[in-house]
Parts: sequence; structure tokens; C-alpha cells
Amino acid sequence: MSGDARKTAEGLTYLSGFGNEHSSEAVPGALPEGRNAPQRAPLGLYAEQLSGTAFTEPRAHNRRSWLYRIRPSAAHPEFTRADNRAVRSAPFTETVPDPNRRRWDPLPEPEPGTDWLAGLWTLGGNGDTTQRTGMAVHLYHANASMDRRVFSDADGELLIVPELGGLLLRTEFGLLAANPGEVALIPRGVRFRVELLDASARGYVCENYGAPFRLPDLGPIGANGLANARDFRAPVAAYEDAAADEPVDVVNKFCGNLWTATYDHSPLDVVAWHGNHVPYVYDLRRFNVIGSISYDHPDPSIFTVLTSPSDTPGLAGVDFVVFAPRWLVGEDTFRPPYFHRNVMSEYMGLIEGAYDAKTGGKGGFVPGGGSLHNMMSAHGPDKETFDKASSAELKPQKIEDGLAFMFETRWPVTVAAQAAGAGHLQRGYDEVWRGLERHFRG
Ligand SMILES: O=C(O)Cc1cc(O)ccc1O
Ligand SMILES: [Fe+2]
Repeated sequence: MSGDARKTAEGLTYLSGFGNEHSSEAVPGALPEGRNAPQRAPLGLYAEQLSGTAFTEPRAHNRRSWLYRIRPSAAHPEFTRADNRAVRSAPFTETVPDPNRRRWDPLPEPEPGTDWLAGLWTLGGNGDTTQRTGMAVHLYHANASMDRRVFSDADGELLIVPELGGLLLRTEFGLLAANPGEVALIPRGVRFRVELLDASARGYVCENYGAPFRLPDLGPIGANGLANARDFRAPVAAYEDAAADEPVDVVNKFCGNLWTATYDHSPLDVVAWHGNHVPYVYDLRRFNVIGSISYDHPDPSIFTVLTSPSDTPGLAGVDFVVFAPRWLVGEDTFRPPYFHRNVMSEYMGLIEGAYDAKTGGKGGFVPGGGSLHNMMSAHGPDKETFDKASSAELKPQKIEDGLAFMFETRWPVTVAAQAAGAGHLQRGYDEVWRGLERHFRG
């Protein structure tokens, strides 16, 4: 084991650190010493590499893991097409890109027996899965655990943001628990099963087709701050050894479609592993929030948890940004998010409480809901927020009750037809900016 292992509320043990060369074995001696692929791997296991980046990418960004498993992944029957249900992928062509501001209420209650994968519903996205560019925004609402069913996504990594209900993620690398306020990342290609820790589960997913998320550079902030590397936690090895008479449906998302094959064994059969292409969880409450202690409202890039860089320095394919509890102390400052038009496109969600630019409550920006402000669309505080904040007394104020986030992407998000016509799409979102009066008198 590497890093600091610690027990969690769910009784799970984790390895600490972001991008580390972790190693873990569920059975002593399962991990080979001194080489990756001995002539015969220990304990009769099969050695297998899983690459998350090209072999030749710079060492600092290279991601791969070595898995020591009961059966090699190659031993599987043919995949056949499965129903995509509500999952959509890039390129998004069902609707035209829309400059309008959009806001949705939470996903409605699913049918009983809906597991996480069946409850996955795509809002929209950009890029192209076959080019490994862009991203998709999905939401999920589930009320059953995946049973004899495993999922993996060849199209990208999955950043899962629970909003209601905890998830137990059984992955090839071991077990992770992700409760509301935490986020989980499943790397590209990693098989996993989602079990519910509560009666139902609701949340958001950023499917990142591009370069793996990494921690942003800190520049003049210094060597510490924002999301600290040691707060990212990876699982320890744990394997399933289901009997041959327990078939498992393995669903594979590949270039936008779901494919399935029925295995005669669980592919979560990794007894030991080492590497840095690993799943992890991160508690957003550990985010070290940095902001202005003099005046003005900093750009939200200061709240970046993870970034997926593009080929252009500073231009992210997608950033994951969190608006966590924090003090506001700016003097002579309009403290909530300012009015703006952004070349990047912004999908925002709310995990709990309220967001300081928007009114909550029915018809407002509510937990489980989301908003889309595409490239150059004018947005910012709603009228109620503007009126209040421009006359508020500027004593130090703590934003306590709120955990919002943003997937900010370099390209406009084109919505899926089901999102454009959804019953839970709020009608008349533009009204929140109506009545912002003229004060200029010349
Ligand atoms: O639109 C939003 O609410 C997100 C956002 C927050 C902020 O503090 C500054 C700019 C911005 O886009
Ligand atoms: Fe914005």
C-alpha cells in the first residue's frame, strides 16, 4: 500500500494522493516485485496494462495502471448493440446550438427498479467521441442498485457529482463511496458497478472525452491551496470471484453507443494493481477556497477543482469548478457573480442550499436542477439578487448554506432533444432578468 490509508464512515480504506503511483494487493504476494510482467504473474494471476494516455505522452501526464486479475479482460464474448435509452453522445446533432439561457428542474422520479445506468439521462455536450474531444453533461436518478451488471466508458472519464443519496462504486480497483458533497471519478475504460447507499440517488455526471482531469497549476497562489492533492482518495484492491453460473452483463459505451456482452464471470476480478490511472473520490468540503480580501469579485477560475486541458495553454476542454462555503469581505464591491458574457460555456448545478447569484425555491435554481449559459450568452445575478446586493451593507458575510458547481467548457453545449423538450425544462427563465431598471439619468 502507498500513501495514507484511512478508514471511512463506510468502513472503506483509501489511498491518499492525486496522480500518485499507488499500489495495492487484496491478497499478500499478488503484486509482482520489480517488474510488471513476470513470465508467470504471482498466484496464477494474469498481468494486464490499462492505458489512459498514449504510451508516449509526457511522463508528468502519463496515466496507466497494471492490473493482476483472475482472468484477462480479453477473455470475453462478442459485444452486441444495446438500447442507448436516454444516453446521448457527441457529436450532438439532434438540435442546433442555441444561444438562449436555459434552466431545468431536477430529473423526475424514475420507474421503480431503475439502476444508475438505466437512470442516466444526457442533457447535452460538445466535441466528438471519436476524436476524444469535448464533454457531455448527464444527470442520473436511480432507485435500485446495478445487479449483475457492470459498466465501462471507452468514450471518456466520468466525474460523478452526487446530489441526493450516496453511491457505492465497486470498481476494478476496489470500492469507493461517494456521498452528496463528494465527487467520484471513474477513469476511461474502468469497469464499475453502482450500488445505492440510500433508497434513491440523484446527481450529475461530467463525461470528459478529452485529456484526463488534473489539478490546475497554482501559479502565484503558491505550492498549496484549492484542491489539495492528498485529499484525493483511491480505493484499495478488492475483487469479486463470482461462480461460473453467475453471468454478468458488461455494458460498454463506445463511440456514443452502448454495447453489451454477457460474461461468465465478474470483470471486477482484479486481485492487485499498481499505477496512476485509478478511480478516486474527493470531498468538496475540503476545497481550500481562495478569494478576494480587498475588493472586486474574482473570476470563478479561482475555484477550479480539476481541469482537462486542451492543446492551447490555459484553454480547458472542461473545468470542474466548485462554489463552496466561504467568506465575502470585499469592500465597495458588488459581491455576487457579476453580469458577464463568457467565451466559454457554463453548465451549473446545485448540490445543496442556494447559489449566491440566483434566487432559489420553486421555479428558481434548486438542488438537482441545472442551468446552461452557452458561449457569449449574457447572464449573471437575477434581478432579486442584483437589487439586494447593490444596496447590502458590506460587513463580512459568510456564505454557509450552498454548494454549487460548474462544468465550464471551451465549446457551446448543444442539448439533446430530450433536454430541449423536457417537462422539467423551466419555461420563461429569461424573466429572472426582467425589470432590471434603468438608473442612468444622463
Ligand atoms: O455564471 C455563473 O454564475 C458562474 C460564474 C460565477 C462567478 O463568480 C463569476 C463568473 C461566472 O461565470
Ligand atoms: Fe457565468
